[in-house]
Amino acid sequence: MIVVGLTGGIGSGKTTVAGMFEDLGVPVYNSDKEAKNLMRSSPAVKEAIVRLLGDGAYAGDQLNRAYIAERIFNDEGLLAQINAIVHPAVRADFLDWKQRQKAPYVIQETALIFENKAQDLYDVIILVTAPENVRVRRVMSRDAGVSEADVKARIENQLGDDEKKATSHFVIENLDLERTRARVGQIHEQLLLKHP
Ligand SMILES: CC(C)(COP(=O)(O)OP(=O)(O)OC[C@H]1O[C@@H](n2cnc3c(N)ncnc32)[C@H](O)[C@@H]1O)[C@@H](O)C(=O)NCCC(=O)NCCS
Ligand SMILES: Nc1ncnc2c1ncn2[C@@H]1O[C@H](COP(=O)(O)OP(=O)(O)OP(=O)(O)O)[C@@H](O)[C@H]1O
Repeated sequence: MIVVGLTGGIGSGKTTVAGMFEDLGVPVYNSDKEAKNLMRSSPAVKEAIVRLLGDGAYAGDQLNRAYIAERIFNDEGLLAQINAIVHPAVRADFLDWKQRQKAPYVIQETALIFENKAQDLYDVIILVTAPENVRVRRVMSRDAGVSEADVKARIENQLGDDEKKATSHFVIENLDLERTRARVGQIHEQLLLKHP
């Protein structure tokens, strides 16, 4: 089965584009969402996070997202350590999920393919882009209480689009939603032709 990586910086529109592929019947694994599920439900992951960040990382059973974000996105060392806890767990969970899918291709939506040097894990990479100011505005209006500085702290921990474009098979510039949907349709056709 063909494995497609769908990536892009924060607020580029990965989840929006992933939803358009889902509308065409393509199975999609949302890494951000599943990472948070694992951080809540896997005892080994949870224990390692509490050891790294302290009890403040959880409020009862729930992740204290604002606390974790504030700590890790302003400290490269902590970020690398939480990545080393969460990313292998997500990878294993994705492979398990993939085995259960029946489709010509599946999509893993994830912000961090290039940052993790994980290009070789995918047959095809689709990059979603939008100008940085647009992305900051989108995230601030989507997530109440998130400041411009919060979004920029995450952008600082991600590579720029130029580097990512060089090794992506398809680029979707996500500005006008209907154009984006049309581009998704074209890419879907091409993927089915190449990998029926
Ligand atoms: C700090 C947390 C709890 C904040 O949760 P929140 O709901 O605000 O954000 P969410 O997880 O949906 O991520 C939104 C976006 O933030 C950026 N982001 C998230 N994690 C990272 C990271 N490790 N490095 C760089 N950018 C990141 C990405 O652009 C991502 O798409 C969460 O992002 C987290 O635990 N991150 C560390 C683990 C991780 O890498 N998860 C995601 C990838 S598998
Ligand atoms: N083309 C567009 N025009 C207007 N708004 C958009 C467009 N694409 C996405 N959005 C909106 O921008 C916000 C961010 O989009 P989305 O959540 O899909 O991005 P993302 O890349 O998955 O974000 P994150 O990295 O934070 O997970 C959402 O509220 C979404 O509805």
